Amino acid sequence: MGSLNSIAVLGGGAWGTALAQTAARAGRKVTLWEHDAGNAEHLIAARESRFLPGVRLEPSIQVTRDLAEAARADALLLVVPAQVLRQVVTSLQPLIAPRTPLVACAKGIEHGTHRFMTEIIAEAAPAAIPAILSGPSFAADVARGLPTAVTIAATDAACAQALAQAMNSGSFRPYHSTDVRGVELGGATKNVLAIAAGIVEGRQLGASALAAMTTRGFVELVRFGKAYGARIETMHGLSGLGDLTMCCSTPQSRNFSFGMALGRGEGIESAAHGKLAEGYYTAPVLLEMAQAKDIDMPISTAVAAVLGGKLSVDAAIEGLLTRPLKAEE
Ligand SMILES: NC(=O)C1=CN([C@@H]2O[C@H](COP(=O)(O)OP(=O)(O)OC[C@H]3O[C@@H](n4cnc5c(N)ncnc54)[C@H](OP(=O)(O)O)[C@@H]3O)[C@@H](O)[C@H]2O)C=CC1
Ligand SMILES: O=C(CO)COP(=O)(O)O
Repeated sequence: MGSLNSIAVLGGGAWGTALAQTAARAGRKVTLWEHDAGNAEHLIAARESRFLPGVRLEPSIQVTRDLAEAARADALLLVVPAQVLRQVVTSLQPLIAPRTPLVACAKGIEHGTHRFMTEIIAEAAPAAIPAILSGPSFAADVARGLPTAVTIAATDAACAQALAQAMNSGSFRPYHSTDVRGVELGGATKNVLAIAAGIVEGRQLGASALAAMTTRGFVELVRFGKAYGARIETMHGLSGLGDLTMCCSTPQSRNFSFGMALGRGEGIESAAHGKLAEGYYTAPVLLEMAQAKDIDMPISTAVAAVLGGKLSVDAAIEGLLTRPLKAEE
């Protein structure tokens, strides 16, 4: 695959804006597509996303609401919530050239179908090359140009390398991989586990409990990953362990912060404070997929039960602590 000179970013939210900044700093010609008229207007007039206040768009970034214009780029980053990815790719599909890399940047699994992000791309845009970008990377940090490393995976190794090259700037370092499933599965799972870690923090259960939750959470991520085809080294890498430890340790993570609010006793309806906490949407799907393959995931199961209103936070904690003792594995 040749060099990817132009990049379109679909979604002018926090992460889309940060990735547009990154691509522009990496020297690419960048188009930022935003579907919402109000946010697009704000991006054009104030050169700022309402999801990332205080971050001024790089002057070279072109903002558009015309999907056909964005579709002309050499590669497209899809930075919308996981549950609307199919809708966006379906609209995009007739507009792109064959073998255009479409890079999912959302972290989730589709409700109902149990599809991972690149599976949605493969189904909705069969002529495209599906890829995934994931890893420990807060939009606010990346937008400010703070050092960050992520993984970009595509089954086509040359495509993964070309994408990594295209997005590489002084402070943004993408590794490349062909383990698409491992990379997308880590990001989706860690969001659910970060909610559990946030609950521990919000309930003031202490640093020991937080370390236990994060470590046993990682065991669940690995069990899930092994059952669904991820490579072990990927789960130990940036998109697995890296993102999990980051999001289980700071309220900068919206999932952790959502869990913290639940741990403090806030209601499920208001605990996200209007922000996107993907783990809320992933938890029930993760549980269904774990049950389908008989994978033991007690923390994720407890999170899904709390979010589904089936278990109180205290009952969930007690349930986890009183499970029969077992060998560590
Ligand atoms: N923020 C972060 O630090 C990181 C986020 N991610 C992942 O990136 C994904 C997006 O997150 P983030 O950017 O933070 O979320 P935001 O809530 O900040 O932005 C979401 C964007 O998607 C747009 N959108 C919503 N629905 C649609 C739709 N139907 N069609 C087109 N666009 C739509 C929103 O527009 P509007 O609401 O105006 O309609 C908004 O521009 C998530 O899966 C998240 O897990 C990954 C790594 C880091
Ligand atoms: O995925 C992220 C960082 O890697 C962002 O995490 P939150 O969505 O929890 O804020």
